[in-house]
Amino acid sequence: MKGIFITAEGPEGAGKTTITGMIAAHLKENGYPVVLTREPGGIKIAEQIRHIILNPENTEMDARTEALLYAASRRQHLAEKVLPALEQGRIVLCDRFIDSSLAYQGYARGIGIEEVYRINQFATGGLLPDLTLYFDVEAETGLSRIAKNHNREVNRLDLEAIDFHRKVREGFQILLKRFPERIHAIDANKEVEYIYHTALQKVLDAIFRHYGKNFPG
Ligand SMILES: Nc1ncnc2c1ncn2[C@@H]1O[C@H](COP(=O)(O)OP(=O)(O)OP(=O)(O)O)[C@@H](O)[C@H]1O
Ligand SMILES: Cc1cn([C@H]2C[C@H](O)[C@@H](COP(=O)(O)O)O2)c(=O)[nH]c1=O
Repeated sequence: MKGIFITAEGPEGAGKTTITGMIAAHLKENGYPVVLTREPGGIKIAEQIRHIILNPENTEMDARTEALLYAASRRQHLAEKVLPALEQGRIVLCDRFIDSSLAYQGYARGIGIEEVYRINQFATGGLLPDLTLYFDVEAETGLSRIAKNHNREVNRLDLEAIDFHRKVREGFQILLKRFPERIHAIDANKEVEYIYHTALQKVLDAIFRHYGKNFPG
């Protein structure tokens, strides 16, 4: 039985890392074989690419170079970590994936969602998540949350103008309409506990549907 691939998406500060961490902890405590990972990163080469993309000094980076670097880090992360875990039947929970490229590079940077989708098909071999949780929050709210978090390093994309971050959210909302079966929106303005329970329920439903009698818990 192949595993299930679940991704978390949304603008900066939407709460993806907080909520995926809580869900992964719950699943682990209950004996589920879960792998929590992130993009860009999750393995050595992809973390190295992350450092290049997000280094605030790399202000001259071209938009297509940025899109290609995200796609390259995605390929390596899939090949080394995600695909083997899915082959072993695990639950892979990934903080960001292809929809971030479509919203940030495709829509907000203006390359075009279809163009970025095409280069990502080369990187992923056509793999899409079984379920995507989209944490929806206004750009201003998300940015003010991360500004209060002094442990977080400020990256090159955080430093973009507010209009860029508003476009990122618009991009995600376009994707929500394009992939209504796969992407499930959650109101991320609410309290952490509410968001966690809503997201966890959706994840558990997807796990039950996916594994059926071969349920891994
Ligand atoms: N629902 C919430 N209400 C208020 N604060 C929140 C909520 N969710 C997360 N936070 C806080 O907002 C900050 C950003 O959260 P988190 O790192 O989980 O977001 P993120 O979506 O992963 O952000 P990014 O993608 O920019 O790294 C953290 O300080 C976190 O404690
Ligand atoms: C995968 C992916 C990410 N991004 C952007 C989104 C964020 O600004 C950073 C990642 O930082 P985080 O704290 O880990 O969320 O990268 C992107 O523009 N395109 C992508 O494909």
